[in-house]
Amino acid sequence: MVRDILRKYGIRGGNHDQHFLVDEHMLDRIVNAADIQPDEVILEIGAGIGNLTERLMVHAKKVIAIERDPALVDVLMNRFGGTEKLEIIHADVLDVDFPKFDKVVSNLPYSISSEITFRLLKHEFSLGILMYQYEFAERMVARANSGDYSRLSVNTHYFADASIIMKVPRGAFSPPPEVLSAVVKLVPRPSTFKVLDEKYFLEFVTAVFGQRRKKMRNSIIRNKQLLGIPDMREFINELPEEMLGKRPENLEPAEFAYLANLLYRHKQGI
Ligand SMILES: C[S@@+](CC[C@H](N)C(=O)[O-])C[C@H]1O[C@@H](n2cnc3c(N)ncnc32)[C@H](O)[C@@H]1O
Repeated sequence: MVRDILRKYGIRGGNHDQHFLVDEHMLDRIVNAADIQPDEVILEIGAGIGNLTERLMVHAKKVIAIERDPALVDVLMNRFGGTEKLEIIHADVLDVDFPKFDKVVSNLPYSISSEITFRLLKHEFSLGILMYQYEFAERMVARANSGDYSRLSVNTHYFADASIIMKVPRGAFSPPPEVLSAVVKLVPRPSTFKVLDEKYFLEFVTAVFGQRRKKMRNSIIRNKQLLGIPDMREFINELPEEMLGKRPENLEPAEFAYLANLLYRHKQGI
């Protein structure tokens, strides 16, 4: 029982995003959703006391577990030290380059979900099964014309198919977090629309969502320096009026790409 492990090692959690998943059924469902094959390397970010880790190790060739808290690293070493199937990286995940892995399965530290997710999306892997705060998960999978649609939604849609596969109640954790949680299935794939320059496209999306209440026309003009187009006031009229009249939350990901490509071509003189 996961609660017994917490008790044995005197781990209380509560601080530093430490909410341990004690619902064994949920843990099993997460591992099943990952459909781990015997030749696969799994990355786990924030391994905690190893409740998920031990289940991942049953199926995988190897698990690479990143954990920042030295007390929890000691628990992991004590429980699994010497097991060749597990590599423990004692570090802040934001300070390490991700190793090569096939799938990422994690109950993430919620306060850094955003940084981790943007980094993961640029990494090569075949599947992610990731626990997030429910509101964050909703923003990841949101479609245009909804209040949850954001820079995160467009980025996620650009890199991957994302869906919420489980809603997780507070009581599934010890100690219970203040928020509901959700497990997201992330399947990276090539973009479904053409982007001439990925960095420019992502910067464009970030810039215009920085002013999500403004119409695209105003937002683009305001960001002319960042977009590298000082003569924007003349050029803007060459962009499609129906897109300029919308707010970022009403633009489809492919429409962001269309605009970014036109702006990029002009900037590069191509
Ligand atoms: C929500 S708990 C999940 C623990 C365990 N995997 C589970 O499912 O119960 C998040 C874990 O991430 C760790 N953590 C928090 N911030 C971290 C960081 N910046 N880098 C690495 N680990 C971190 C915490 O110490 C904690 O063990």
